[in-house]
Amino acid sequence: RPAAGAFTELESAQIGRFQDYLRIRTAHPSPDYAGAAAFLLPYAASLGLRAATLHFTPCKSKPLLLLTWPGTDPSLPSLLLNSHLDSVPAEPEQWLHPPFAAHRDAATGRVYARGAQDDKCLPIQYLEAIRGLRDAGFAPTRTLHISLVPDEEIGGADGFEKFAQSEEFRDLNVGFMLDEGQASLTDEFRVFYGDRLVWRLIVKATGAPGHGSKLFDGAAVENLMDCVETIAGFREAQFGMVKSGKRGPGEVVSVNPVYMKAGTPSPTGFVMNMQPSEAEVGFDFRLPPTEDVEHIIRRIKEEWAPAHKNLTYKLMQKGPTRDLAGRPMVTPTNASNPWWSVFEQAIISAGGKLAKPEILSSTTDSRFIRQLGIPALGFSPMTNTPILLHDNNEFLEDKVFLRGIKVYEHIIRALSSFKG
Ligand code: MET
Ligand SMILES: [Zn+2]
Ligand SMILES: [Zn+2]
Repeated sequence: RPAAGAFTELESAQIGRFQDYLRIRTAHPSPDYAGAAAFLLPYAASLGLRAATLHFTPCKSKPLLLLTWPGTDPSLPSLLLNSHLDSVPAEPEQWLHPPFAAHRDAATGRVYARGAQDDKCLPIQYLEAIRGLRDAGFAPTRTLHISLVPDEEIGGADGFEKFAQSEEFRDLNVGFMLDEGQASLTDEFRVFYGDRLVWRLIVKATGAPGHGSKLFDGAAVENLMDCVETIAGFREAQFGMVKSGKRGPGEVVSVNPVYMKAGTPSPTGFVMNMQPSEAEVGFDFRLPPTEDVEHIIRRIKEEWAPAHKNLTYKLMQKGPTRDLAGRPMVTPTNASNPWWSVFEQAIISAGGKLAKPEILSSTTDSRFIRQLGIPALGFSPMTNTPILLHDNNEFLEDKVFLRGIKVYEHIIRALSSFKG
């Protein structure tokens, strides 16, 4: 690989801006949205973009930044490029380099930081692509908007969900949106036409308490273990279809335990000689957008958490399940969606190859757009890159990041010139 000196002055500056943005601590539980806005707004202004800051909370602590490059024909539906401002937390002691230092490893070119892939590469790539197009004298036909939104990682209730329902959003007349995707292990770019639904399932068990030494039936933890075992069997069958290659990771239901709670705390840990009367387990629960949700709910009620085993459950559906017309929230990737072929052509013109479109195994703000019947694709231009979102040592290689800028130049050029 070329030494750092092999980058042009512009490329070095672009990598520098990526690092600067990564150093802003936008991780939950207290994301520095003000810091992100103070970085992004002057940056956008320096490129001649119009900027507005919207608030959907009374305390105005969760800004939504809207940047605009006006098109020569503002009567055409606009193009929206989205990115969330927030990140998930990191456990610094588990990382090779501090997660908010954005350290660039000179030997590999990897920039290590929380958010390097998810998704703080995107706004820098969008803005640098605009710089390239602007410097080449390009003028968009359609208006191009960039939205930089808060709270995606916690469900988007005060972010994209409210934005999508706002008058400000309606006034943008969005025809098509691009949002985050996931890295690709090969040299094919991945593209996502739907997200899995994101639910949370909490199961509580009650049971007879008793001495830790006593063998008896119907203890709370035993009842909960029954539930966990049933769900584990279901999970294994779903996972099996992914392992055998029969289904993609977005085409199965995942139900993964994320916490368990039982027992009585003591100064040295837990009281060990008492069997508790209550126990609880929480699951991250994702479903393909086409899933028969009524069937799954019945299954939870009758098989996973039946009342006769002293189990109760709480199911929280984060965001819509179907679009406004009652259909699964998926964007067509065929001739019925003219944006699709323009996007596909743009990737080819950028010298890229596109993998077969997939359902994203995680969940993004795209669902709030698809709910309105507006087409949206998930796309993050990261090829030959391990998938490290929400993981330790999240990184993006400098060259991969820079190539992404070029890819967006092609995409923006094609989509904003599309007259159809
Ligand atoms: C809770 S909404 C989704 C948040 C995040 N993007 C995820 O997939 O986990
Ligand atoms: Zn994300
Ligand atoms: Zn994420």
